[in-house]
Amino acid sequence: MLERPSRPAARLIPAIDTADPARAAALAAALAPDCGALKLGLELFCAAGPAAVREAAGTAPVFLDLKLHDIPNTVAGAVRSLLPLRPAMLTLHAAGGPAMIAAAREAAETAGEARPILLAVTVLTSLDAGTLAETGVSGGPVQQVLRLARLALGAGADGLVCSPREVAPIRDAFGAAPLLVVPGIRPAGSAAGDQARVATPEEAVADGADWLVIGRPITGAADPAAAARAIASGLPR
Ligand SMILES: O=c1ccn([C@@H]2O[C@H](COP(=O)(O)O)[C@@H](O)[C@H]2O)c(=O)[nH]1
Repeated sequence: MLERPSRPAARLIPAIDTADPARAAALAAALAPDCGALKLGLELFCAAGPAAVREAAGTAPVFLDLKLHDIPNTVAGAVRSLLPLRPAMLTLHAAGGPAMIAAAREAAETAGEARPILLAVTVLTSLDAGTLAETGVSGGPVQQVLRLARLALGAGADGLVCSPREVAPIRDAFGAAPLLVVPGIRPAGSAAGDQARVATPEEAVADGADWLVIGRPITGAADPAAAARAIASGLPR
């Protein structure tokens, strides 16, 4: 299994969000030396499928962020289908419930020591309290993240995907054990875009984040590798 990062650059997980496999391969080659893993998500997977994952997997560990969310039997089958790609990390929605997460864990275990880290997505970082309330969830993001975190960790998830705003409350509630992978990261001065719950890389790490998922602030830069190095250079050793 991928180990917790022990140096600043290893904390970075650039999000390679593109439908173009050639661009994905170029970004992967440029960013691999300056990151802990590469995140490939729905945009690339829907456009280019497993072949694009295999290509990136040759350069760095792959975080396959497909956010699985279905009945337990279907999610378990999807996990088994993804194992030959040897992802280092896989996501599934905590809201799928404990049986779904337990089924995913059981399926992942069939890969033995090489199994992927299973990360439960709590509340998407694009949702603020108002939007969450519109979906029927009152009480705000922190309360809902903690509720889903308890459920997911109890059912067998290795870690969580949460916004930087919930890292400190999660560490207070669950301690050092859960792996925390944190999108919604914005270096000072960069645009939030569609992200609602954001903080800087330095704030997220100070609060206890393990890995930082950063997409557009890196991939939208004129020199993505230089942007990644600049972010890493601001992180504590
Ligand atoms: O709650 C979540 C879960 C996943 N993501 C993913 O992270 C990146 C963020 O990209 P930016 O360009 O830095 O906003 C993206 O791939 C999302 O799918 C997330 O943002 N929030």
